[in-house]
Amino acid sequence: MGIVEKIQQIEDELARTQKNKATEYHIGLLKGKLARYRAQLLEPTPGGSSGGGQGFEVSKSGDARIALIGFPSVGKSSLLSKITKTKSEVAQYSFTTLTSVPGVLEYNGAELQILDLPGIIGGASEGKGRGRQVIASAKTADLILMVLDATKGPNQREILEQELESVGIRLNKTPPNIYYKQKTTGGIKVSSTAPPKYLDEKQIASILRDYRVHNADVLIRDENVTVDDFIDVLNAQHIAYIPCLYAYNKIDAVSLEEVDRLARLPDTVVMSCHLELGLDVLIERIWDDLKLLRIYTKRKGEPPSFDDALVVRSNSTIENVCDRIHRSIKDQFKYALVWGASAKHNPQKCGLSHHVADEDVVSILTK
Ligand SMILES: Nc1nc2c(ncn2[C@@H]2O[C@H](COP(=O)(O)OP(=O)(O)OP(=O)(O)O)[C@@H](O)[C@H]2O)c(=O)[nH]1
Ligand SMILES: [K+]
Ligand SMILES: [Mg+2]
Repeated sequence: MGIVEKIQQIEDELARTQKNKATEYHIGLLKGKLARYRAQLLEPTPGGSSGGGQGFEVSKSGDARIALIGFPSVGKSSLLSKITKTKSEVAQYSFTTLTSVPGVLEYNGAELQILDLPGIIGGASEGKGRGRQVIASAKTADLILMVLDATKGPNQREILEQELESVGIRLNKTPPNIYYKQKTTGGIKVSSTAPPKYLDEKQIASILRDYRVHNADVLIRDENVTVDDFIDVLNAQHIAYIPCLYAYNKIDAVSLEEVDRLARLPDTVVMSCHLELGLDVLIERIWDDLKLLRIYTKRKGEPPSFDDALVVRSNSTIENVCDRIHRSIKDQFKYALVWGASAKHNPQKCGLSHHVADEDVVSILTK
């Protein structure tokens, strides 16, 4: 039996099994197996890549990558053509776009790579259409922009969320607060800061047995973690936590009441590529969700370079800023002077580990 069949079998069994106290452990075990097989399905096969396909993978460039994910003909290519200089073919028929088409959006001094992708449908993760390649691209994104058709019902969104979920993409979620370490001796040790409400030691032990792990430390730091969270931690190298922004296109074709309803959904923007409505707000939201930081550098005795920001990721330190300026500057680093939101006083004298904030001004002093 191939992996796809095994996955199908477990999914069928999960669907058949009633959820109650007596089946809880069995369901947890099935979910654990399912995650393992799905991870195998995504492993590159020898002699070929799992997602790639000829000419499909586009190298990452710029400060962040945004993947356009959606059903066919929702307007992904229309959007790319509106917000970047790249033209991607637009047409009424489905599957117009057959490969990934990158465009660049310059915003706040940053270069954002926007990846137009073929449309996907239910079953994409199991290889329907270009599904596997599209999903592999989505997994490399810093932000997923899920493009939806406002004239269609909520189904598309649910189907896409499930497809992404099944390949280990977690949308708008932070990693579960579970410490897990495999060991060579000592058996399974489970501890928690507060007793978990939806998970117990017996269940953890049985899943670990199924994963052939006999020695490990597990520390649960959040009482709300579920068995799915624990399985994610076990499969951590296959799980990607990616922010997602939902963009409903074609609002020119629905009622004002419907536009208003959609606009109130969480993590959602509404737009019309045809009428060029909502595109500015969309771009602002993309920027906010990426949580990129603009750093202005300043040479001694000169004003800061306000028209030429260095763009770094959230949680960056002075060390990351140094790396962006020049590979070798760290070796001569003495200290940094920082003005702005991250500084306790202006300027603050800081070391390499100081965390910078958006629009800080930084002076690097070298030996
Ligand atoms: N009414 C309306 N139609 C739109 C809008 N944006 C795009 N369309 C139309 O929707 C159709 C599909 O647009 P595309 O940009 O090709 O959609 P896509 O998502 O890239 O499609 P695939 O590449 O086939 O997956 C075209 O006929 C567009 O003219 C919009 O804002 N309003
Ligand atoms: K199309
Ligand atoms: Mg397209």
